[in-house]
Amino acid sequence: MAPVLEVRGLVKEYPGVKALKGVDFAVERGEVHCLLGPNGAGKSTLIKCVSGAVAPTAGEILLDGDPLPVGDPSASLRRGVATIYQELDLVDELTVAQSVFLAHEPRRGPFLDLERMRRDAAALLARLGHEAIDPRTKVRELRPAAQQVVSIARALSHDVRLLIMDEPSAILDDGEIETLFGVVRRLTADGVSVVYISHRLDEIRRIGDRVTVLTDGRTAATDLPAATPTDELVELMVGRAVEQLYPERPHASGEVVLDVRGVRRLPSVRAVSLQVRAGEVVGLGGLVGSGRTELLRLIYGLDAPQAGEVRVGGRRLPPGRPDRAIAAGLGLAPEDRKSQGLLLDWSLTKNVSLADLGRFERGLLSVRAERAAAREQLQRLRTVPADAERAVRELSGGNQQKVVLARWLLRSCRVLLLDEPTRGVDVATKAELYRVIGDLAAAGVAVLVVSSELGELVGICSRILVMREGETVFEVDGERASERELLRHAVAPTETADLIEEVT
Ligand SMILES: Nc1ncnc2c1ncn2[C@@H]1O[C@H](COP(=O)(O)OP(=O)(O)OP(=O)(O)O)[C@@H](O)[C@H]1O
Repeated sequence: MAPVLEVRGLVKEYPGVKALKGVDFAVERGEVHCLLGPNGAGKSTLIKCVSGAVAPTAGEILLDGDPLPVGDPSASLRRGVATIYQELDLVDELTVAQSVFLAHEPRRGPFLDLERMRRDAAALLARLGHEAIDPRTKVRELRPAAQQVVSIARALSHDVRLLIMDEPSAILDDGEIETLFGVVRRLTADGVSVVYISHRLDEIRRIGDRVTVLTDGRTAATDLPAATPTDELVELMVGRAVEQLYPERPHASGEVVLDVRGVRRLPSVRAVSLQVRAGEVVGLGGLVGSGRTELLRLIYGLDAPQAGEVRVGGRRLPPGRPDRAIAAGLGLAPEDRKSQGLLLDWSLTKNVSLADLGRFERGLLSVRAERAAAREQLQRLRTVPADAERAVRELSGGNQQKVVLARWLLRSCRVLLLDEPTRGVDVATKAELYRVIGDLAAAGVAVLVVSSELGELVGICSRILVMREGETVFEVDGERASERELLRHAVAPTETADLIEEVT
């Protein structure tokens, strides 16, 4: 039997960049085929070619043995290829039913058949095991994980044969990932094939059947079993072994630099007090929606607290004043980097030096100094393009994130707030980033890091706090922490213990 999808010799050139240099791979019916590769390897470009979002320069894409029209998204969708991107393209104000049938609403005569739309949406959600999602709810009222289920239901409304998921777990916490895997298993049991992109190797082992590794626009290996040892996959990806993922754990030595006292802003943050010492890396674990990002925003002054105060070096920061927070030595690398962090049409170097323009404006050889310093940081994080004057828009997602991080690492902060710093970042870069965080701590910076990857918190933190429903509910020394215990505190006591069983 022909594979569902077959890609042969696929090439994609952008002006000045060969994103794909000849990719081959095939996906069988009902399998979860994982695509792995370092940042900038060409994974997104490959799936954009298959979904019709971009037209390849050369090569063939066959679906069930027949060529797929290129650069024609509606033709790909008609043939049963649907894509779930990491940034879900749902409209907040529409209901679930409207979202599922957007642009192909069932009609009775000239009128929308609302009743059928709701019924069919409910049936699709039930097929995914999510009958609890009400088709009449507005999308904005749903948690990201439920929104993702709605996106998948929308794909199914098109009679999908091949579902492509681009880093679907990046916006989810550990519990929600289990939900996603449940949906994927149901789909494959129905004969749907799934192409699954992720940088999280543990996930690939749990959900994948086979793996294709891309590096530098080419297939480095294909049809590997998902059980291939991590070391082997990493070596295929980065061309060398990453010997030590986590550096030596930093130990706090200095005085308290960041002092958060009874900070509240309802409904997300109820009452949080915490301290971070110079040289310490403190982790903030918890489920998506537990208030971690909102807490960082309060500390940084993006929002003003209703009660409580934030002190840096003993001095109280005026609430709601990020300019004063920056002046006091705070830096924040936000979670949603696309909208909060980057000027997409500016060059890499300009984006990196953005946080510290004052420093360069004062100097004489400003442009040269700016470029040299920015380039050094970018190289440290293995940001691929050699040409640091390229516009950030042209970078892969992971490389864009590194630009934001490089910006904050360049600036001499006293307190660095990092929100999901390794999301979408490949494993070799993760190791590098952990080392940079460790070096900063060793130099006396106080680091507060939010991450949904509990394993990474256990790996790099001096101390870990767990937040649940707007409060810190648990604290543990990094050396004694375990993922299982952190997760147990992160989920509400009423939630099932089964979840923890499954996840750990
Ligand atoms: N619109 C574009 N214009 C120019 N170059 C581009 C464009 N889109 C992607 N590229 C380049 O193509 C290459 C592959 O990028 P792609 O986004 O496919 O990588 P990826 O494997 O998905 O990376 P990541 O893991 O970071 O998401 C990169 O060098 C990137 O800079």
